Amino acid sequence: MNDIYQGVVLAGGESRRFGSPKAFAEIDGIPFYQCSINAIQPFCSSIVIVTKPNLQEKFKRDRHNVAVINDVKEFRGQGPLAGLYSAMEYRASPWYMVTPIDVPFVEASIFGQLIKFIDKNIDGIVPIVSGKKQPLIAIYNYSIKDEIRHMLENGERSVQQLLGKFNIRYIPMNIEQSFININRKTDFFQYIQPEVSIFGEELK
Ligand SMILES: Nc1nc2c(ncn2[C@@H]2O[C@H](COP(=O)(O)OP(=O)(O)OP(=O)(O)O)[C@@H](O)[C@H]2O)c(=O)[nH]1
Repeated sequence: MNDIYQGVVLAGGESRRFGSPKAFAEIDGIPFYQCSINAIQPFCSSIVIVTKPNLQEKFKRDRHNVAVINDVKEFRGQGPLAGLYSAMEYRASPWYMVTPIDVPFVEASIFGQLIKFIDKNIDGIVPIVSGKKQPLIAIYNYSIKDEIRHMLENGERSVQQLLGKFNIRYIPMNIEQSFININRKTDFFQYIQPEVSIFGEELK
């Protein structure tokens, strides 16, 4: 565990495509948000779940080092960048270890790989999986905070756009399974409960 990493669990999304708050969907009885916490817990002495007011009370507060906050008022609900910015406002730290709540197969080993590339000359470390950047499972330096604010003030929410402005180290990884993203109920039934049909009936 290291004090240079602030853990950030992005949990303030709308889950429109899923139809109910994704953070509380479960895999083997474990809520998705807990899978995210588990992946960063080995590295972070402080973790913050950044969510929205109607969900805040629903996260279990059974660990002293996990806080639950809302997005800062001025950028509330303005996407993952608003969540990251709010975590940076919550606590200043050299690095932010970020994960969303809809990647239930995410593993600590991903972050174990990423931290090997920490360097004072870079602003972020982002995995590339099957040619696709994964900017929400990544590590960012505090140096990007002012630019996030500037972007949000101008109504710009694109994480990809943010990456283009900084010195980001991209790390190819070939563990697709760990990055599976659950956006829809059909994803849930495909990856989490393949034995259940999309009509919710057990397949014998
Ligand atoms: N704190 C915070 N997190 C967010 C916000 N928007 C999205 N997230 C998180 O960012 C991650 C990716 O979110 P998406 O899947 O793109 O969006 P979503 O709103 O959760 O889902 P859809 O409504 O179906 O697009 C998830 O962990 C979300 O909870 C926000 O405004 N604030």
